[in-house]
Amino acid sequence: MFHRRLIALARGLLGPIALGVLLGVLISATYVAQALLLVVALTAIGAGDQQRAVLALAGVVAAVAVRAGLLWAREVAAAWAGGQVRARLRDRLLLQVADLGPTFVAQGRVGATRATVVEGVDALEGYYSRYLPQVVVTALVPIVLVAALFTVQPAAATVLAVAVGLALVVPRFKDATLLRSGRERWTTWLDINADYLEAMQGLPTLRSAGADRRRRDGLQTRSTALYVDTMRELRISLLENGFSMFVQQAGTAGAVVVTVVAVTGVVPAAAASTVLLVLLGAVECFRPVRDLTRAWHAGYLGLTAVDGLDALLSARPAVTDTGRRDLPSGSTGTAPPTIALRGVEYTFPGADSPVLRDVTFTVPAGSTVAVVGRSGAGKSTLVGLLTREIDPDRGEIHWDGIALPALRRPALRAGTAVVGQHPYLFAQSVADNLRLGAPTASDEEIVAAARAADADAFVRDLPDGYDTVLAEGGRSLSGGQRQRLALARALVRRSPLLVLDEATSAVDTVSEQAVVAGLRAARSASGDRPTCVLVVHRLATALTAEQVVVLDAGRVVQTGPPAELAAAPGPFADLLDAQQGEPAGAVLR
Ligand SMILES: Nc1ncnc2c1ncn2[C@@H]1O[C@H](COP(=O)(O)OP(=O)(O)OP(=O)(O)O)[C@@H](O)[C@H]1O
Repeated sequence: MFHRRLIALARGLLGPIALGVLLGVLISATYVAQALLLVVALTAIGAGDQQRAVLALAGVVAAVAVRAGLLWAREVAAAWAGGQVRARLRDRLLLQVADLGPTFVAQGRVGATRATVVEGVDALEGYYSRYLPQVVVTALVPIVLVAALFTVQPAAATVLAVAVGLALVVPRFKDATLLRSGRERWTTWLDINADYLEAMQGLPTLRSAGADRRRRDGLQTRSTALYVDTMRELRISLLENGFSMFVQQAGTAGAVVVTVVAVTGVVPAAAASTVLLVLLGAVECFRPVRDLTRAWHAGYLGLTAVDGLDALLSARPAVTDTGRRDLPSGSTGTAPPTIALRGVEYTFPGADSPVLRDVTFTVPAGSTVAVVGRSGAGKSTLVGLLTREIDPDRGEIHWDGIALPALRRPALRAGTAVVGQHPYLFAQSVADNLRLGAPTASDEEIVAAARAADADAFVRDLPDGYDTVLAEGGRSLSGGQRQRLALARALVRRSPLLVLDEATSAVDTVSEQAVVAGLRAARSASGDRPTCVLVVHRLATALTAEQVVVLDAGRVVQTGPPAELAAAPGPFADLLDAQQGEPAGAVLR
């Protein structure tokens, strides 16, 4: 029951595993010492040597006492080792998920990733804290005992060796089948997990579509099928356990019988102590085998969970951080950059054609450029490229003349504040949410940012103002309020580059004007106006930018000052005409 990924991960966990082995061996040693001392005591009683018998029995008591301490220590050590395993693996997985980024998370199923990180790691804990140490103990102790018994009673030792071998090896024939179906079952279980989470998140939609009962019945059917399948596997595993137990009993009886036959004619006292020694030795030989049978399930669970962990750990991020340079500094901090795109082309993995082609435009330092275009034109993809969630297949994007891949990714992230259409707010106070990217921001800075994002007034109307704890995801707020808080959160960071992707789509037009005014007044940490890229649907917002870039089917079809573009026939004017009926269109003309 080994897997290359589990062995590779074990390298970082050698300490906890070695401690488990050490304690397991010491516990076995106390059992063996107890058995030997019992033989000595009983032989002494038979010979009428009371003093020797008392001493040996005192030794038995001591062995029991020491073992009690060791068993306690093993439980504590297993719990500690389990904690270490969980903490280290989860750290590693969470770092990996963070490295893979939102593109990876969006491609997979959130519920399955969650189950891998939580239950998958729990399953692995038993593998390292109980199963692996017990495998080593079982490989050591019976060999040593059989070898020792061989010097006393070779025939009995041979019977024991065969029985231990059978008890360990025969059940393994079914292991491969059990593991294969166990791993398939784990994958099904991950799917069901993802379906449950999706059903919970989409409950309002399921209800409104009248599909909630159907979805529930589907989940119930799949869960029941999984349960029935698990029970069938359990029966096979119990049969194996039964066989192992039978071999152990038969082995013990066989060893005793051959010993009795072998000592026929020997002085009765010596014969009795030999039989006793073999009997107790056999019990101790099989004890680690029994313990391994008990720990087997922990190991089995770990192995069934390994595929999900392996897939997560083997996944490669869409971009790798090869950058070595920091952002260029201004006089008092990172200055707003000039962002230049040159011949950028991007095709999504598996797609037939590029979603962006030959995209070239410049956003001068401290200016605002609005990117507009019909739905599906490639605007959000452009945001992914600017923030380096993905890299272009052709062309380059420069930050003050430095290609983005040459910049350290943490530096790029620190210098870029991004707000999307569906921002996430955490179940913390409003103030804590606003401080997310700038933990040291003062109360005044928080309030100023909220004012700039037209959020201050509604925040003050909340029950505890800025101390109001929000519902998970910010669900206690309206969509527009969530967006305004997300904007405020971005402004608090005072980043030199601000990228807003439909960040005010749910905000009403009056509030949007206030937000736009707030954005104009925003300052980066260097005291300058930040460079700003706005992806907007509502063209009234585009009018406030210094420059507009019109995207159509992944190509830049027009660029220039919005007033000029609006006045002449062309793609921007066409988009305006299309929005004529909407309030924003009315504001424009
Ligand atoms: N992860 C993805 N994998 C494959 N294709 C994708 C992916 N994301 C987006 N696309 C495709 O790329 C094209 C551009 O999508 P994008 O989200 O950039 O458009 P957009 O201009 O932002 O649209 P909207 O205004 O509706 O948000 C669309 O045709 C979309 O189907």
